[in-house]
Amino acid sequence: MKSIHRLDHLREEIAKFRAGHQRIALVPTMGALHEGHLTLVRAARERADRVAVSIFVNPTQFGPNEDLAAYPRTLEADSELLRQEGVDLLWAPNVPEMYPEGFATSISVEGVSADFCGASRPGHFAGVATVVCKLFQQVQPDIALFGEKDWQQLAVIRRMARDLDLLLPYADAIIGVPTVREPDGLALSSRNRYLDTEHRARAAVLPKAMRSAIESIETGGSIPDALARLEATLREGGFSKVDYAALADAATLQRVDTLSDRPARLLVAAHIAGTRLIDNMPVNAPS
Ligand SMILES: Nc1ncnc2c1ncn2[C@@H]1O[C@H](COP(=O)(O)OP(=O)(O)OP(=O)(O)O)[C@@H](O)[C@H]1O
Ligand SMILES: CC(C)(CO)[C@@H](O)C(=O)[O-]
Ligand code: BAL
Repeated sequence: MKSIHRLDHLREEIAKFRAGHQRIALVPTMGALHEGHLTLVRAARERADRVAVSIFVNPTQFGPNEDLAAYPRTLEADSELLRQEGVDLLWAPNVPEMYPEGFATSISVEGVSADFCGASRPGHFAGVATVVCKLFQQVQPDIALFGEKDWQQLAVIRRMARDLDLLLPYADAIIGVPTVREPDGLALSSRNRYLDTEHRARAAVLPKAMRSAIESIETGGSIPDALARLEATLREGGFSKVDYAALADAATLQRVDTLSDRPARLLVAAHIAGTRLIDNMPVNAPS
């Protein structure tokens, strides 16, 4: 595996892949890799000749009071994991390489970014869209893989790719990979490592309460009642703040208060012991 930290070196490697007519997959990450990331890598390997993984803790997607400084940085261990997975190229730029002096561009994806994490983390999706667009320009992949754990992020990236004609045909090129979970149901996330043993155990109430809300909604129960119970269960289970617990159209991310034949998603973001966790699951209309 080649570990690359400079854009001119990246260009040389990508040119070699292109000269061999090799299909390139990109898996963008912020590092602190876990089995969720490795699942994306394996899905990439099945679909491409060359797999590139980027590791970049992108400062522009963190708010001023968020965890940019504390975010785990474990490049050596990450490189070893990627080497074992047979990754071809690790792109790990530093901040000045990504954001040279005078950097002044931002991509704003309207609509799909507005609510949920867009509302509770102002500026977050502009930071994500801008850095992902740059990563696409730099690596020039044929396909890119993202986790469904970050459902709204996936929708934002799909919208951006379609609007800016990135990675054509965008509908097949942006691949969403189902969320990988711990045995107790908690979605794997780099931020889970902030939790001590007690709060880590308590955090499993999140997927459990979501499943129970979904069961109630899918069997015809009231949606507002199910969402209110979900929030109350999270608070009783040790979550201090719920940014949102809502039902939305899975593609447009518009809130819905009734189910239709369009796919719907239950989306939650909530804080436990100072750590913000997100999760989402599909919801089917009652049959
Ligand atoms: N449990 C998971 N299952 C599937 N994909 C995942 C999972 N966790 C993260 N990913 C995906 O991995 C990619 C990189 O995510 P990132 O590096 O931010 O990791 P993370 O674990 O989501 O960290 P964070 O705690 O910052 O949310 C994203 O596309 C993300 O959706
Ligand atoms: C897509 C991404 C790598 C952009 O920084 C990040 O938001 C993430 O890890 O999900
Ligand atoms: N996985 C999304 C990156 C973030 O929370 O900033």
